Amino acid sequence: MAMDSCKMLGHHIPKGTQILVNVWAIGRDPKTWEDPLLFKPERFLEPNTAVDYKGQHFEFIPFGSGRRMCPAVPLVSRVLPLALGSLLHSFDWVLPEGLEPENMDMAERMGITLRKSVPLKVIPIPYKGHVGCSI
Ligand code: HEM
Repeated sequence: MAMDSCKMLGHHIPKGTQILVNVWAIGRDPKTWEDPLLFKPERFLEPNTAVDYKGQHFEFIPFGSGRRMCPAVPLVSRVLPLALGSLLHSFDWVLPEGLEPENMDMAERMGITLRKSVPLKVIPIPYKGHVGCSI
């Protein structure tokens, strides 16, 4: 017998329906995350509560999950910390004249991926080391 719908979390999903998982909402669910809207990267370092990003912990799935999840996780998990670390190590990052962090426009634009409405502009200043440091 051909199936023309399936039941998921109490909802009937007709065959052929395109489903998008709202990863944004999952990652900001206050039932899972303390201060979900605060930028607190250290939350991922807490040993007993650390969630994994490789598709097994469904409260945090930046790369998706299952058979169609991002195949570049091994690449990204190596290259991204290296690239970000190099940028932070080599430059001081400042905001354009007169702009304070609390006045930045953080409005978001709708889409399949979330983007800032107003692009972030920052100025890299080559880092010359501490005064008196020869490294
Ligand atoms: C931080 C960087 C990245 C993030 C957060 C990311 C995230 C994702 C997500 C959420 C998906 C959809 C998974 C799903 O449908 O469940 C995906 C798919 C995919 N990603 Fe990435 N990705 C990243 C970088 C990359 C890179 C660098 C490559 C290639 C070199 C790549 C190649 C792909 C491909 C080919 C798919 C489609 C897989 C499929 O449909 O079977 N991704 N990625």
